Amino acid sequence: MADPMPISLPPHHPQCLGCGPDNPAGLHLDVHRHGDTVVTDITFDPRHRGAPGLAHGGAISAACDDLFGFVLYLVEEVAVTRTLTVNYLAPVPLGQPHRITARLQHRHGRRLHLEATGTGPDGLTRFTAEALFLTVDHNHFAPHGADTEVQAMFTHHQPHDREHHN
Ligand SMILES: CCCCCCCCCCCCCC(=O)SCCNC(=O)CCNC(=O)[C@H](O)C(C)(C)COP(=O)(O)OP(=O)(O)OC[C@H]1O[C@@H](n2cnc3c(N)ncnc32)[C@H](O)[C@@H]1OP(=O)(O)O
Repeated sequence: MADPMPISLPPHHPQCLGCGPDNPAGLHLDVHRHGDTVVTDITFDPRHRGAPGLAHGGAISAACDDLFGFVLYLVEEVAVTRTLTVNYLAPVPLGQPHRITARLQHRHGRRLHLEATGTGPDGLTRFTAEALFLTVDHNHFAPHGADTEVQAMFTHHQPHDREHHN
């Protein structure tokens, strides 16, 4: 079957570290939905340097964490990272595009189990990641941000009004 047409997904908000276009220190991820996966192509540059010539593990981790945040558009619920594990399988050179693909592996009540793979232009998988996100409601964010920002966030995500079952 032909690949589904990619659909562009909006950033979480303009200043988001992972995807916000207005964050000067951000990764500026551009994310598309491909069927039940979300995909971004990222080229780490000298701002993301760890060892000379190589991407910092924290930058790779941040990219995976933020990409997992785009799976929430598919789940249509708001959730936050509880655990994140990155498996660094091979060094990631700066200046080479890497494709990260993420998906929901399975769900159990509030628990969203997510997985991601990062592959280089040579086809080598250099990192994988697994995360547990827990769904939250607006009370999670309300004390920490401007009311309008929180409202906009929920309008965009249109979380289902649902009970949390474990
Ligand atoms: C921002 C703009 C867009 C907005 C969209 C969204 C963000 C997108 C942005 C994306 C950016 C990237 C993303 C980011 O950067 S998100 C930012 C980084 N993450 C955070 O700041 C989260 C901080 N943590 C918390 O606030 C709380 O701990 C949360 C809310 C997560 C849970 O506290 P809460 O008190 O609510 O829950 P609970 O502790 O009772 O646990 C609930 C259930 O879960 C089970 N459990 C717990 N741990 C584990 C485990 N390890 N394995 C298996 N199960 C586990 C636990 O036993 C329990 O089960 P049960 O006993 O009920 O059966």
